[in-house]
Amino acid sequence: MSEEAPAGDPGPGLDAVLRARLGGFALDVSLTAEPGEVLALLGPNGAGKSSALRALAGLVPLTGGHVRLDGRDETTTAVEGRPIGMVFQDYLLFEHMSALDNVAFGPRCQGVPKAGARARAAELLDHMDLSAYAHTRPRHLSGGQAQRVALARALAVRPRLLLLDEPMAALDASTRIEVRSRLRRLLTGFDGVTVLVTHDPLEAMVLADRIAVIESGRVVQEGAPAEVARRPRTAYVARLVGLNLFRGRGDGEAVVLDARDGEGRSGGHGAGSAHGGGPARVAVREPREGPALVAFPPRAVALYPEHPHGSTRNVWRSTVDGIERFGDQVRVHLAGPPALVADITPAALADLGLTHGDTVWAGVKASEVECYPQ
Ligand SMILES: Nc1ncnc2c1ncn2[C@@H]1O[C@H](COP(=O)(O)OP(=O)(O)OP(=O)(O)O)[C@@H](O)[C@H]1O
Repeated sequence: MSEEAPAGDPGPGLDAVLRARLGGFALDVSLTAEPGEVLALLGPNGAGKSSALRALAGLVPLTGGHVRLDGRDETTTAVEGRPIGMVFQDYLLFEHMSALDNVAFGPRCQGVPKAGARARAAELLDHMDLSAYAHTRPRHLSGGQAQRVALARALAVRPRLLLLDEPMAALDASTRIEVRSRLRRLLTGFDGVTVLVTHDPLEAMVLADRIAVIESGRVVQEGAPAEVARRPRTAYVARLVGLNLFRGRGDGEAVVLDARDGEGRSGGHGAGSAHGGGPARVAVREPREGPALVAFPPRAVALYPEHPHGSTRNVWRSTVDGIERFGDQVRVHLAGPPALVADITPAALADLGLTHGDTVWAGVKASEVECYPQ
Protein backbone atom coordinates (compact mmCIF):
# COMPACT_ATOMS: atom_id res chain seq x y z
CA MET A 1 0.00 0.00 0.00
CA SER A 2 2.96 2.36 0.60
CA GLU A 3 3.39 3.54 -2.92
CA GLU A 4 5.65 6.50 -2.20
CA ALA A 5 9.30 5.86 -1.47
CA PRO A 6 10.29 7.06 1.99
CA ALA A 7 11.68 10.60 1.77
CA GLY A 8 15.13 10.02 3.21
CA ASP A 9 15.27 8.76 6.76
CA PRO A 10 11.77 8.98 8.23
CA GLY A 11 12.26 10.72 11.55
CA PRO A 12 10.32 10.35 14.77
CA GLY A 13 6.71 11.48 14.94
CA LEU A 14 3.92 11.15 12.43
CA ASP A 15 4.25 11.10 8.66
CA ALA A 16 0.98 10.22 6.96
CA VAL A 17 -0.48 10.48 3.49
CA LEU A 18 -4.10 9.40 3.62
CA ARG A 19 -6.02 8.65 0.46
CA ALA A 20 -9.39 6.99 0.77
CA ARG A 21 -12.82 6.87 -0.83
CA LEU A 22 -15.95 6.90 1.31
CA GLY A 23 -18.93 6.55 -0.97
CA GLY A 24 -18.61 9.53 -3.29
CA PHE A 25 -16.24 11.35 -0.94
CA ALA A 26 -12.51 11.48 -1.70
CA LEU A 27 -10.03 12.02 1.10
CA ASP A 28 -6.50 13.09 0.21
CA VAL A 29 -4.53 14.64 3.07
CA SER A 30 -0.91 14.68 4.17
CA LEU A 31 -0.21 15.12 7.87
CA THR A 32 3.07 15.37 9.72
CA ALA A 33 3.78 16.07 13.37
CA GLU A 34 6.78 15.95 15.65
CA PRO A 35 6.76 13.94 18.88
CA GLY A 36 5.08 15.97 21.60
CA GLU A 37 3.22 18.08 19.07
CA VAL A 38 -0.56 18.60 19.08
CA LEU A 39 -1.97 18.88 15.57
CA ALA A 40 -5.59 20.04 15.31
CA LEU A 41 -7.69 19.13 12.27
CA LEU A 42 -10.14 21.99 11.93
CA GLY A 43 -12.84 22.21 9.31
CA PRO A 44 -16.54 22.44 8.53
CA ASN A 45 -18.99 19.56 8.85
CA GLY A 46 -18.38 16.80 6.37
CA ALA A 47 -14.89 18.06 5.47
CA GLY A 48 -13.30 14.69 6.19
CA LYS A 49 -11.70 15.31 9.61
CA SER A 50 -13.11 12.21 11.28
CA SER A 51 -12.38 10.12 8.20
CA ALA A 52 -8.73 11.27 8.33
CA LEU A 53 -8.54 10.31 11.99
CA ARG A 54 -10.16 6.96 11.36
CA ALA A 55 -7.74 6.36 8.50
CA LEU A 56 -4.83 7.03 10.89
CA ALA A 57 -6.30 4.46 13.24
CA GLY A 58 -6.70 1.90 10.46
CA LEU A 59 -10.49 2.02 10.64
CA VAL A 60 -10.78 3.37 7.08
CA PRO A 61 -8.93 1.42 4.39
CA LEU A 62 -6.47 3.49 2.35
CA THR A 63 -6.53 3.44 -1.43
CA GLY A 64 -3.10 5.09 -1.38
CA GLY A 65 -0.57 6.75 0.87
CA HIS A 66 1.02 5.59 4.10
CA VAL A 67 1.06 5.94 7.87
CA ARG A 68 4.50 6.09 9.47
CA LEU A 69 5.01 6.49 13.17
CA ASP A 70 8.44 7.06 14.64
CA GLY A 71 9.93 5.80 11.41
CA ARG A 72 7.93 2.56 11.38
CA ASP A 73 5.50 1.86 8.59
CA GLU A 74 2.13 1.07 10.17
CA THR A 75 0.13 1.32 6.94
CA THR A 76 -0.90 -2.31 6.94
CA THR A 77 -0.83 -2.89 10.71
CA ALA A 78 -4.22 -3.97 12.08
CA VAL A 79 -6.07 -1.44 14.26
CA GLU A 80 -5.34 -3.26 17.50
CA GLY A 81 -1.67 -3.60 16.64
CA ARG A 82 -1.07 0.14 16.14
CA PRO A 83 0.56 2.12 18.94
CA ILE A 84 -2.40 4.46 19.19
CA GLY A 85 -4.86 5.65 21.82
CA MET A 86 -8.29 6.93 20.80
CA VAL A 87 -10.95 9.09 22.40
CA PHE A 88 -13.98 9.54 20.21
CA GLN A 89 -17.02 11.61 21.06
CA ASP A 90 -19.22 8.54 21.17
CA TYR A 91 -16.55 6.09 22.16
CA LEU A 92 -18.29 4.71 25.18
CA LEU A 93 -16.65 3.17 28.20
CA PHE A 94 -17.45 -0.46 28.97
CA GLU A 95 -20.53 -0.14 31.14
CA HIS A 96 -20.03 -3.41 33.02
CA MET A 97 -16.51 -2.48 34.15
CA SER A 98 -15.31 -0.06 36.82
CA ALA A 99 -13.34 3.01 35.79
CA LEU A 100 -10.17 1.20 36.87
CA ASP A 101 -10.90 -1.89 34.78
CA ASN A 102 -11.81 0.27 31.80
CA VAL A 103 -8.37 1.89 31.98
CA ALA A 104 -6.58 -1.40 32.66
CA PHE A 105 -8.28 -3.09 29.70
CA GLY A 106 -5.82 -1.85 27.04
CA PRO A 107 -2.65 -2.85 28.87
CA ARG A 108 -4.24 -6.23 29.64
CA CYS A 109 -4.89 -6.73 25.91
CA GLN A 110 -1.23 -5.87 25.30
CA GLY A 111 -0.29 -8.74 27.58
CA VAL A 112 0.57 -6.74 30.71
CA PRO A 113 -0.14 -8.92 33.79
CA LYS A 114 -3.25 -8.01 35.75
CA ALA A 115 -1.48 -6.44 38.74
CA GLY A 116 0.76 -4.32 36.53
CA ALA A 117 -2.16 -3.20 34.33
CA ARG A 118 -4.21 -2.21 37.37
CA ALA A 119 -1.27 -0.35 38.90
CA ARG A 120 -0.82 1.63 35.69
CA ALA A 121 -4.56 2.33 35.55
CA ALA A 122 -4.58 3.52 39.18
CA GLU A 123 -1.67 5.83 38.47
CA LEU A 124 -3.43 7.36 35.46
CA LEU A 125 -6.71 7.80 37.33
CA ASP A 126 -4.78 9.50 40.10
CA HIS A 127 -3.20 11.79 37.54
CA MET A 128 -6.72 12.68 36.40
CA ASP A 129 -7.90 13.31 39.99
CA LEU A 130 -10.19 10.33 39.68
CA SER A 131 -8.78 8.00 42.33
CA ALA A 132 -11.99 8.29 44.32
CA TYR A 133 -13.92 6.92 41.34
CA ALA A 134 -11.66 3.96 40.51
CA HIS A 135 -14.37 1.45 41.42
CA THR A 136 -17.27 3.43 40.03
CA ARG A 137 -19.17 2.18 36.99
CA PRO A 138 -19.41 4.60 34.04
CA ARG A 139 -23.13 5.30 34.50
CA HIS A 140 -22.42 6.82 37.89
CA LEU A 141 -19.80 9.21 36.49
CA SER A 142 -20.52 12.73 35.23
CA GLY A 143 -19.89 13.49 31.55
CA GLY A 144 -16.61 15.23 32.39
CA GLN A 145 -15.45 12.41 34.64
CA ALA A 146 -16.30 9.78 32.01
CA GLN A 147 -14.34 11.79 29.45
CA ARG A 148 -11.33 11.85 31.76
CA VAL A 149 -11.58 8.09 32.23
CA ALA A 150 -11.69 7.74 28.44
CA LEU A 151 -8.51 9.84 28.19
CA ALA A 152 -6.82 7.75 30.85
CA ARG A 153 -7.85 4.62 28.96
CA ALA A 154 -6.39 5.99 25.73
CA LEU A 155 -3.08 6.81 27.45
CA ALA A 156 -2.89 3.52 29.33
CA VAL A 157 -1.55 1.70 26.27
CA ARG A 158 1.39 4.13 26.15
CA PRO A 159 0.49 5.24 22.63
CA ARG A 160 2.83 7.02 20.25
CA LEU A 161 -0.20 8.59 18.59
CA LEU A 162 -3.20 9.91 20.47
CA LEU A 163 -6.34 10.43 18.36
CA LEU A 164 -9.01 12.70 19.81
CA ASP A 165 -12.24 13.18 17.85
CA GLU A 166 -14.29 16.09 19.20
CA PRO A 167 -13.50 14.83 22.70
CA MET A 168 -15.47 17.61 24.35
CA ALA A 169 -18.41 17.96 21.98
CA ALA A 170 -20.82 16.07 24.24
CA LEU A 171 -19.96 18.08 27.35
CA ASP A 172 -21.83 21.11 28.62
CA ALA A 173 -20.07 24.47 28.38
CA SER A 174 -18.70 24.70 31.93
CA THR A 175 -17.53 21.07 31.99
CA ARG A 176 -15.90 21.63 28.62
CA ILE A 177 -13.76 24.48 29.97
CA GLU A 178 -12.63 22.31 32.87
CA VAL A 179 -11.88 19.27 30.71
CA ARG A 180 -10.13 21.47 28.15
CA SER A 181 -7.69 22.96 30.66
CA ARG A 182 -7.03 19.53 32.11
CA LEU A 183 -6.49 18.12 28.63
CA ARG A 184 -4.09 20.93 27.86
CA ARG A 185 -1.97 20.08 30.90
CA LEU A 186 -2.12 16.41 30.02
CA LEU A 187 -1.05 16.93 26.42
CA THR A 188 1.84 19.12 27.53
CA GLY A 189 3.24 16.11 29.35
CA PHE A 190 2.58 13.62 26.52
CA ASP A 191 5.64 12.87 24.40
CA GLY A 192 3.82 11.22 21.50
CA VAL A 193 1.92 12.89 18.68
CA THR A 194 -1.65 14.07 19.29
CA VAL A 195 -4.12 14.59 16.46
CA LEU A 196 -7.24 16.39 17.61
CA VAL A 197 -10.36 16.77 15.46
CA THR A 198 -12.50 19.78 16.23
CA HIS A 199 -14.74 22.29 14.55
CA ASP A 200 -14.31 24.69 17.45
CA PRO A 201 -11.62 27.24 16.56
CA LEU A 202 -11.13 28.16 20.22
CA GLU A 203 -10.42 24.54 21.10
CA ALA A 204 -7.91 24.38 18.25
CA MET A 205 -6.26 27.65 19.29
CA VAL A 206 -6.00 26.65 22.95
CA LEU A 207 -4.86 23.06 22.52
CA ALA A 208 -2.90 22.84 19.30
CA ASP A 209 0.67 23.66 18.36
CA ARG A 210 -0.32 23.50 14.72
CA ILE A 211 -3.61 23.55 12.84
CA ALA A 212 -4.40 21.80 9.58
CA VAL A 213 -7.60 23.17 8.06
CA ILE A 214 -9.46 20.52 6.07
CA GLU A 215 -12.12 21.35 3.50
CA SER A 216 -13.66 18.90 1.02
CA GLY A 217 -11.17 16.16 1.90
CA ARG A 218 -8.05 18.33 1.39
CA VAL A 219 -5.74 20.34 3.65
CA VAL A 220 -6.32 23.94 2.55
CA GLN A 221 -4.16 25.66 5.15
CA GLU A 222 -1.66 24.62 7.75
CA GLY A 223 0.32 26.52 10.33
CA ALA A 224 0.64 27.74 13.89
CA PRO A 225 -2.72 28.88 15.33
CA ALA A 226 -1.73 32.56 15.39
CA GLU A 227 -0.55 32.44 11.80
CA VAL A 228 -3.75 30.75 10.60
CA ALA A 229 -5.83 33.32 12.50
CA ARG A 230 -3.86 36.28 11.17
CA ARG A 231 -3.58 35.15 7.57
CA PRO A 232 -6.55 32.98 6.62
CA ARG A 233 -6.45 31.43 3.18
CA THR A 234 -10.10 30.53 2.70
CA ALA A 235 -13.46 32.12 3.38
CA TYR A 236 -14.22 29.40 5.96
CA VAL A 237 -11.12 30.22 8.01
CA ALA A 238 -11.71 33.96 7.64
CA ARG A 239 -15.26 33.54 8.96
CA LEU A 240 -14.02 31.44 11.86
CA VAL A 241 -11.51 33.99 12.98
CA GLY A 242 -13.72 36.92 12.09
CA LEU A 243 -11.77 38.65 9.33
CA ASN A 244 -12.76 40.27 6.06
CA LEU A 245 -10.84 38.38 3.37
CA PHE A 246 -10.52 39.02 -0.36
CA ARG A 247 -8.56 37.63 -3.25
CA GLY A 248 -7.01 39.80 -5.91
CA ARG A 249 -3.89 40.83 -7.70
CA GLY A 250 -1.34 43.33 -6.43
CA ASP A 251 -0.52 46.23 -8.72
CA GLY A 252 1.90 48.06 -6.50
CA GLU A 253 0.18 50.18 -3.88
CA ALA A 254 -3.13 48.32 -4.07
CA VAL A 255 -4.70 44.93 -4.64
CA VAL A 256 -7.35 44.80 -7.36
CA LEU A 257 -9.98 42.36 -6.11
CA ASP A 258 -11.07 39.43 -8.26
CA ALA A 259 -14.37 40.23 -9.91
CA ARG A 260 -15.88 36.81 -9.29
CA ASP A 261 -14.52 36.23 -5.83
CA GLY A 262 -17.45 36.12 -3.44
CA GLU A 263 -15.26 35.69 -0.40
CA GLY A 264 -15.66 37.99 2.55
CA ARG A 265 -17.43 37.88 5.85
CA SER A 266 -20.90 38.14 4.41
CA GLY A 267 -20.07 35.35 1.97
CA GLY A 268 -21.37 35.12 -1.54
CA HIS A 269 -21.84 38.81 -2.17
CA GLY A 270 -19.32 38.96 -4.96
CA ALA A 271 -16.62 41.08 -3.37
CA GLY A 272 -14.76 43.13 -5.86
CA SER A 273 -17.22 42.97 -8.70
CA ALA A 274 -17.44 46.09 -10.80
CA HIS A 275 -18.81 49.09 -8.94
CA GLY A 276 -18.94 52.52 -10.43
CA GLY A 277 -17.14 51.20 -13.50
CA GLY A 278 -14.04 49.49 -12.09
CA PRO A 279 -13.20 46.57 -9.86
CA ALA A 280 -12.81 47.26 -6.15
CA ARG A 281 -9.28 48.02 -4.97
CA VAL A 282 -7.73 47.73 -1.53
CA ALA A 283 -4.76 49.96 -0.77
CA VAL A 284 -2.09 48.12 1.20
CA ARG A 285 0.80 49.32 3.34
CA GLU A 286 3.61 47.52 1.44
CA PRO A 287 3.76 47.41 -2.36
CA ARG A 288 2.54 44.04 -3.67
CA GLU A 289 2.62 42.44 -7.11
CA GLY A 290 0.86 39.29 -8.30
CA PRO A 291 -1.90 37.12 -6.79
CA ALA A 292 -2.58 38.22 -3.23
CA LEU A 293 -4.94 37.84 -0.29
CA VAL A 294 -5.98 40.84 1.75
CA ALA A 295 -7.51 40.62 5.21
CA PHE A 296 -8.61 43.09 7.86
CA PRO A 297 -10.69 42.80 11.01
CA PRO A 298 -14.25 44.16 11.19
CA ARG A 299 -13.19 46.59 13.92
CA ALA A 300 -10.82 48.26 11.41
CA VAL A 301 -13.78 49.30 9.25
CA ALA A 302 -15.12 52.77 10.07
CA LEU A 303 -18.50 53.93 8.75
CA TYR A 304 -19.30 57.48 7.64
CA PRO A 305 -22.54 59.14 6.46
CA GLU A 306 -20.56 61.14 3.83
CA HIS A 307 -17.37 60.48 1.92
CA PRO A 308 -14.69 61.01 4.59
CA HIS A 309 -11.83 63.44 4.17
CA GLY A 310 -8.47 62.55 5.66
CA SER A 311 -5.84 59.88 5.45
CA THR A 312 -8.03 56.79 5.08
CA ARG A 313 -7.00 55.37 1.71
CA ASN A 314 -9.70 52.75 1.32
CA VAL A 315 -13.16 54.21 1.04
CA TRP A 316 -16.11 52.40 -0.49
CA ARG A 317 -19.70 53.44 -0.92
CA SER A 318 -21.91 50.61 0.22
CA THR A 319 -25.34 49.49 1.31
CA VAL A 320 -26.29 48.12 4.72
CA ASP A 321 -27.24 44.48 4.27
CA GLY A 322 -27.78 43.52 7.89
CA ILE A 323 -27.20 44.66 11.47
CA GLU A 324 -26.66 42.32 14.40
CA ARG A 325 -25.54 42.52 18.00
CA PHE A 326 -22.01 41.12 18.40
CA GLY A 327 -20.78 41.06 21.99
CA ASP A 328 -20.78 44.67 23.16
CA GLN A 329 -20.41 45.84 19.57
CA VAL A 330 -22.77 45.99 16.62
CA ARG A 331 -21.83 44.08 13.48
CA VAL A 332 -22.90 45.81 10.28
CA HIS A 333 -22.94 43.73 7.07
CA LEU A 334 -22.28 45.74 3.93
CA ALA A 335 -23.41 44.50 0.56
CA GLY A 336 -20.39 45.94 -1.22
CA PRO A 337 -18.59 45.58 -3.38
CA PRO A 338 -16.51 44.68 -1.60
CA ALA A 339 -18.90 42.83 0.73
CA LEU A 340 -17.61 43.31 4.24
CA VAL A 341 -18.50 43.50 7.88
CA ALA A 342 -17.81 46.37 10.23
CA ASP A 343 -17.92 46.26 14.02
CA ILE A 344 -18.94 49.59 15.51
CA THR A 345 -20.23 50.69 18.89
CA PRO A 346 -23.98 50.93 19.57
CA ALA A 347 -23.43 54.69 20.06
CA ALA A 348 -21.85 54.99 16.61
CA LEU A 349 -24.78 53.07 15.11
CA ALA A 350 -27.21 55.44 16.81
CA ASP A 351 -25.26 58.48 15.55
CA LEU A 352 -25.31 57.17 12.02
CA GLY A 353 -28.97 56.18 12.34
CA LEU A 354 -28.36 53.22 10.07
CA THR A 355 -30.99 50.73 9.04
CA HIS A 356 -31.16 47.98 6.47
CA GLY A 357 -30.80 49.27 2.90
CA ASP A 358 -29.17 52.61 3.86
CA THR A 359 -26.21 53.91 1.94
CA VAL A 360 -23.02 54.44 3.91
CA TRP A 361 -19.29 55.02 3.33
CA ALA A 362 -16.89 52.42 4.68
CA GLY A 363 -13.26 53.26 5.31
CA VAL A 364 -10.22 51.15 6.16
CA LYS A 365 -6.70 52.47 6.65
CA ALA A 366 -4.05 50.78 4.51
CA SER A 367 -2.06 50.23 7.71
CA GLU A 368 -4.84 47.94 9.00
CA VAL A 369 -4.76 45.67 5.95
CA GLU A 370 -2.78 42.41 6.03
CA CYS A 371 -1.62 41.50 2.55
CA TYR A 372 0.10 38.21 1.66
CA PRO A 373 0.69 36.07 -1.42
CA GLN A 374 -2.05 33.66 -2.53
N1 LIG B 1 -18.74 5.08 5.78
C1 LIG B 1 -19.02 6.06 4.92
N2 LIG B 1 -19.61 5.80 3.74
C2 LIG B 1 -19.89 6.79 2.86
N3 LIG B 1 -19.59 8.06 3.07
C3 LIG B 1 -19.00 8.40 4.23
C4 LIG B 1 -18.68 7.42 5.22
N4 LIG B 1 -18.09 8.03 6.26
C5 LIG B 1 -18.05 9.33 5.95
N5 LIG B 1 -18.59 9.55 4.73
C6 LIG B 1 -18.69 10.85 4.06
O1 LIG B 1 -17.40 11.40 4.04
C7 LIG B 1 -17.47 12.80 4.20
C8 LIG B 1 -16.57 13.23 5.34
O2 LIG B 1 -17.13 12.83 6.58
P1 LIG B 1 -16.38 13.04 7.95
O3 LIG B 1 -17.24 12.49 9.02
O4 LIG B 1 -15.00 12.54 7.85
O5 LIG B 1 -16.33 14.62 8.04
P2 LIG B 1 -16.01 15.53 9.30
O6 LIG B 1 -15.13 16.61 8.80
O7 LIG B 1 -15.47 14.71 10.41
O8 LIG B 1 -17.41 16.11 9.62
P3 LIG B 1 -18.17 16.31 11.03
O9 LIG B 1 -17.51 17.47 11.67
O10 LIG B 1 -19.56 16.61 10.57
O11 LIG B 1 -18.02 15.03 11.77
C9 LIG B 1 -18.92 13.15 4.39
O12 LIG B 1 -19.42 13.58 3.17
C10 LIG B 1 -19.53 11.85 4.81
O13 LIG B 1 -20.87 11.79 4.41
